[in-house]
Parts: sequence; structure tokens; C-alpha cells
Amino acid sequence: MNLSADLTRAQAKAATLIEALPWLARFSGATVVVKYGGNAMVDPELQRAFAADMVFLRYAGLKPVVVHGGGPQISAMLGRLGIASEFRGGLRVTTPEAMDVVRMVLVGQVGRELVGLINAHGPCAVGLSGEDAGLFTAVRRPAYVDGEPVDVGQVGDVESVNASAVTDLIEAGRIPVISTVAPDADGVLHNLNADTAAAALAVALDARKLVVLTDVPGLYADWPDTSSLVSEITADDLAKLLPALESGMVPKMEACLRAVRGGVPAAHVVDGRVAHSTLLEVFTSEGFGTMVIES
Ligand SMILES: Nc1ncnc2c1ncn2[C@@H]1O[C@H](COP(=O)(O)OP(=O)(O)O)[C@@H](O)[C@H]1O
Ligand SMILES: CC(=O)N[C@@H](CCC(=O)OP(=O)(O)O)C(=O)O
Repeated sequence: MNLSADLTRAQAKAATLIEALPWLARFSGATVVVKYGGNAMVDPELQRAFAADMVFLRYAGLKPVVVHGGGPQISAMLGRLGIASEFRGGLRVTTPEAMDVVRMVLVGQVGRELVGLINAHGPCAVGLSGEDAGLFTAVRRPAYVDGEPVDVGQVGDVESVNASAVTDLIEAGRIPVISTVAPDADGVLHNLNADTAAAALAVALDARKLVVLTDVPGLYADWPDTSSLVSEITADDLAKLLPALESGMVPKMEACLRAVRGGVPAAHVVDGRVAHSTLLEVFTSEGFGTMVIES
């Protein structure tokens, strides 16, 4: 057969679309929690690509829920305001003064910007924080440095999730965009690591997938040996590997483990520096990044 160049290109596009068919069928109606962070959150082109992916998922019949990070943006604002900031065991030491800034940046800046980018495609996104409709309650937690607990101030773990705060929005066709601050039982606001909160939410929503964006192609078993990229790992093997991981990957892989152990069938770490990484993960056969499964 002698196809013209145009027809060849058109056929390649059709092949790409049709490759998505089994995945569209499999994930139709599924809730997918996506943790937005890293470079995807600071590069304007990647930001727009991410927003388009969320809208694509929604129109493809999935139910995307976004949990966003914002560590670098919080650090920048604390710096501008002359408020000292440090991390202990991967968690930000959060004084009451810093907590005000964490809330202002996550809820008022990073969350708003993402809502705006998604809503450029149509009025889908609604921003909310752990404070809204009692979405999260927090319980204060220490950091662990050399195995020892260290007080890091108003830092919490998710204690409870009011899933209906999110499912009501999903049922209305919205894309929830969630900022990870939450009150404890006394109403004191706490700062939650966004990877951890995304995992807790994925479990509470009975999500079919957790997708965590980062700035590397995935988990390396022997970091920084780039030949050691892990494409698939079971929860048990990940639990064995966790103590050997370095700080950046620890909350991410702990989050994947928590999600899978909590009943989410698959948790993925994908390279957010690649435009449309979430779509590639959900709709292509290649497998993208690292997938954590129960067994
Ligand atoms: N075993 C590992 N596999 C992959 N990355 C690792 C590993 N150990 C440490 N890292 C580092 O962790 C970083 C990701 O963590 P972090 O910077 O906190 O993520 P993000 O900003 O995407 O939320 C990677 O960019 C990499 O430098
Ligand atoms: C307790 C704690 O450390 N909270 C994080 C919350 C934001 C976050 O997790 O952002 P990333 O995903 O971009 O790292 C912080 O204050 O930086």
C-alpha cells in the first residue's frame, strides 16, 4: 500500500488513540488521586500540560482528584518575609508564624493558580483545604532523625478524612484541588506533607490509582545509579527497601506503600518533568515510572 505522508501521520495518530481504548474501558468511572509537585508545578508549560491532563481525565470519564505540594513556594515566601525555616527528617519545622505562611501559600497561592489553569478549559476545578467541610483532621506528629522523634511544631499526619467533602464535588462533575493544611481536634491548624495526605485521601476515596509526580524518572533501587530504575515493586519489597532510601524519596515511597496497603490497587511515581506524564501513565501500554502493587 502506498500511503501519503499525511495519511501515514493520521494513521499514527489513530494508533495512539486506539492504544488508549483498553485503558479507557478499564478506568472509566475510576477515582484517580494525583499528587502535583516538583518541576511540573513551577514550569509554566508543564503546569499547563498538567492542567490539561486533569481535564482530559475528567472528560475521558475518570474522576481525578488533585493534591498539590508547594514546599519550594513556601520556602520562598518565608525567605521573603524573613522567617527562618528548616526541615528535620524531611518535614518543615512549623512555628505558628510559619503556619500562617504555609496556609497563605498553599491555599491562597498554589491552589488558586492550579484551579485557574484547570478552569481555563471549563469550570471544573474547585479548590479546598483540609479545613473545608472537615475534609481532614490532623494529629500532631514528630519527625524522626536517626530513629529518634524530634518535635517539629505544627506538623501533622492525617487522622481522619471526611470523604464526602470530595465525593460531593466529584459527583457534581468537579475536579477537587486540595491544599494540605488541616486542624487538629482542638482546631489548631497543622501543616501536612502533601505526599502523605494524598495517600490518606486515596485510601479514603477507594481510589483505583495514586499517581505522584516528581523530578526523577521514578524510584531507583540503588540511587544515584541510573541503571537501577524500578519499573514495578511489591509493597513487601518496597517496605524492605524503605530504610535504605534518602530523604526526598522517603515520604513519596511511604505514601505509595500506605496507599497500596490501604487497598489502592496501584501507586505510581512518575517523572513530572515530562509533559503529560499523568496521561502517559494512565493511557499507554509502555508503563511509565515506578508502579507499586500489593503483590
Ligand atoms: N532512591 C531514589 N530514587 C529516586 N530519587 C531519589 C532516591 N533517593 C533520593 N532521591 C531524590 O529524591 C528527589 C525527589 O524528592 P523531592 O525532591 O522531595 O520531590 P518533589 O519535589 O518532587 O516532591 C529526587 O529528585 C532525587 O534527587
Ligand atoms: C510538613 C511539611 O513539610 N509540609 C510541607 C507541605 C508542602 C509539601 O508537602 O510540598 P511538596 O510536595 O512540594 O514537598 C512543607 O511545608 O513544605
